[in-house]
Amino acid sequence: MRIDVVSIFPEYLAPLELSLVGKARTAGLLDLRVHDLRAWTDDRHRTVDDTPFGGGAGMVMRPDVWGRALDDVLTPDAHLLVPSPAGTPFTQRTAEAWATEQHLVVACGRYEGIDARVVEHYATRGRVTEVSLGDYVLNGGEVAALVVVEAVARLLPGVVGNPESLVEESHGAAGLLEYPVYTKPPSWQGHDVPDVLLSGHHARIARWRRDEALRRTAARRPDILVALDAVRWDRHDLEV
Ligand SMILES: COC(=O)COc1cccc(COC(=O)c2cn[nH]c2)c1
Repeated sequence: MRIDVVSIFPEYLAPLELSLVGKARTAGLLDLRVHDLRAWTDDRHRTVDDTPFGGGAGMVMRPDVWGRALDDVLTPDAHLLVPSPAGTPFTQRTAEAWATEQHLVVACGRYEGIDARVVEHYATRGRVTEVSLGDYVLNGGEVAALVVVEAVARLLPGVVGNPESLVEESHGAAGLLEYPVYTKPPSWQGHDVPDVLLSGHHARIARWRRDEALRRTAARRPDILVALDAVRWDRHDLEV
């Protein structure tokens, strides 16, 4: 998979060189390229923004500069992603879908945003998604790009050491939150590890973990329970 990120702060994406994503790159599983949007400016001051039509505070990123950048970076099968507070929510399901793509291009907006005609134009030529990482406002798309790249890259076959560990994560296949995890020592600061986990009784352990996942999801994320087809289990599981 190839991922291009275009930003006026390319150094913001430096952490992607490290650890997991860095490993995926050296293993040849991920071709990550970060670009400075100002490389496509056409003036001495390397201007990327201008005042908004219709007035209002702040500045808008110019369509012509983004157009030259995206014409260079996009390929026919690329999926253009634009992190935006006004985007569609990014979930684990989104990450799974995007992990199967050949080419992702992330356009990092700043200021009040990118001229709307950029998304409009490239939507006529390929797939474009304005994607939201949550209901809050960041100063730019770079942090969102870090999240999207990490969430997608770790799903690429061969990137995560043990693919088993991907199955039982929060928001995993079952859609529930992950059960609590423990390691040595068996007692710490007066807190003991649940006995069942020391029992070696695998069926009971699996049952306890499922119940904990259900209990946590009901307590912290009832919205997920509602979304899941609740018929998959009876209410008894929750009362155990
Ligand atoms: C067409 O899209 C745009 O113009 C995007 O423009 C901007 C402007 C400012 C900040 C951002 C970064 O995204 C978020 O803040 C964000 C994403 N998820 N939750 C918050 C993007």
